[in-house]
Amino acid sequence: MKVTVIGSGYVGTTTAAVLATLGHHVIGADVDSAKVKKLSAGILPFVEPGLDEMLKDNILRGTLTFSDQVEEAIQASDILLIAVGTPSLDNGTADLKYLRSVADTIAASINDYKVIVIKSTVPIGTNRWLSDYLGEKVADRTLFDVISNPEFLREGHAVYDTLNPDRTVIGGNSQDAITIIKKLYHQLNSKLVICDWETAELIKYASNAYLAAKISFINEIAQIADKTGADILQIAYGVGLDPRIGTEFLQSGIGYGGSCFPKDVKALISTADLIGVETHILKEIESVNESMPNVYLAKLADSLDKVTNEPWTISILGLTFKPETDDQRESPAIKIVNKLLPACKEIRILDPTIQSNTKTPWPNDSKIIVCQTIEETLVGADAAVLCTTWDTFTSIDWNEAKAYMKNPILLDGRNLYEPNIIKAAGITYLALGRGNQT
Ligand SMILES: NC(=O)c1ccc[n+]([C@@H]2O[C@H](COP(=O)([O-])OP(=O)(O)OC[C@H]3O[C@@H](n4cnc5c(N)ncnc54)[C@H](O)[C@@H]3O)[C@@H](O)[C@H]2O)c1
Ligand SMILES: O=c1ccn([C@@H]2O[C@H](COP(=O)(O)OP(=O)(O)O[C@H]3O[C@H](CO)[C@@H](O)[C@H](O)[C@H]3O)[C@@H](O)[C@H]2O)c(=O)[nH]1
Repeated sequence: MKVTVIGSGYVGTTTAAVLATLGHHVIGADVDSAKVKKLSAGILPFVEPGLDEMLKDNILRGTLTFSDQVEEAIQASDILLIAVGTPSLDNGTADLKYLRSVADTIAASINDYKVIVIKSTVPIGTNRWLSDYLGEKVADRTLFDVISNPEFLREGHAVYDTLNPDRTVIGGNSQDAITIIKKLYHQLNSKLVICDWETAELIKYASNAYLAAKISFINEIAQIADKTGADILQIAYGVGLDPRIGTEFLQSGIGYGGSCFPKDVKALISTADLIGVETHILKEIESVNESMPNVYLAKLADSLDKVTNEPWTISILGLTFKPETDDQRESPAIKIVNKLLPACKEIRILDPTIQSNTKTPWPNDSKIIVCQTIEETLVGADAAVLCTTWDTFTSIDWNEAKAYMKNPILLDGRNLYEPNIIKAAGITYLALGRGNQT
């Protein structure tokens, strides 16, 4: 089938490469010409394991091309998958300006029948809006159908998730268009949920909100564990063994980040506000998450106040919102650095995806030192803060690493380390809810 994927970000590029691998003829269309140039040369402009090989293979086979001529790319295909960003506006609602712009481009260029699929995460009512909007703009209403097909991939596992989806949600009001999209994905063998637009849209938001709820829930329990000497890792394991609960998404820590959970929980709250539904749980998911950096930093400040009166030097291990991605959007590590900056002389950052200050949110701040080795990162540190569970941090020999630090204090924001091992190395181990070990 001929498919144009509009928007070549994390979702669009992964979807385009996977569909090409499945044998479809795919064009990745994006308004960002520099990005298109890189992608056309087989260079991935972001980090996503396994995707670069898949990209190169399909470009060489001739099944995948990229273009910044979005109108031409629209005309060349029968199926248009929209995967542009839907970031948060200041009031928490989703900003649909990129989607509106795509709608105008489609209206201006549509030449024959297209199934127009919204893959981006969009507020309830958006697919209906797109259908109505194009209905007004396109002279022949029979030239298109709109389908909601939300995406559930995780960054860092995007290729695997796209090839092995738990479910494929297809929402729409045209049986013919639904059949076409079922055919597009038929090799994936995933469970199908065929529904209307609004149901598909809400399945996506409810999924993300539920996962975020699990994280905020366990983070609240971790605070209770902390004050009572209980061990949150054993609690999460013990609770999760109930198959009705499940062990996943019960890792406590400095909170969730990324381009999805924070914005999607906010957008769902906004939608509910708009339609007069009072949300209690959704608001608390957010407020617990917002509070987590402070909960951890209070522990750090207590410990540092005992050893120094000087401005601090802090080592930050990991800046991305999770490992295996270069994505820093809404990363809790960034919130932690911003909160630490006023009290610090220096913040030394190590992240495998960052080579210089220009790749951080603080390109001109002389207090921010981007390092390349663990030794360089820990030099003169009053404390180290583990924010992201990159593999490379798992294997740090803290017996050796400690020698570089001024004050051997480690705040473990993700429960990566075994407290006894860190303490045996002569380091003060700080974490939340690690029982009587901290
Ligand atoms: N990142 C994820 O893990 C993930 C997972 C599931 C769903 N989603 C959702 O998918 C959508 C895309 O997310 P992303 O992380 O891939 O975004 P992204 O910011 O990485 O990429 C969006 C791309 O769209 C392009 N674009 C903007 N306007 C355009 C236009 N008018 N025409 C063509 N291209 C245009 C941008 O240049 C950019 O390359 C969002 O709604 C997001 O919530 C993301
Ligand atoms: O037990 C856990 C699990 C995750 N996290 C944090 O939660 C955030 C999000 O993690 P994850 O869900 O793995 O990453 P995303 O790539 O943002 O994927 C989520 O958001 C996507 C965009 O909507 C969805 O498609 C995915 O299904 C959904 O998992 C990260 O900061 C993690 O550190 C925790 O703190 N504890």
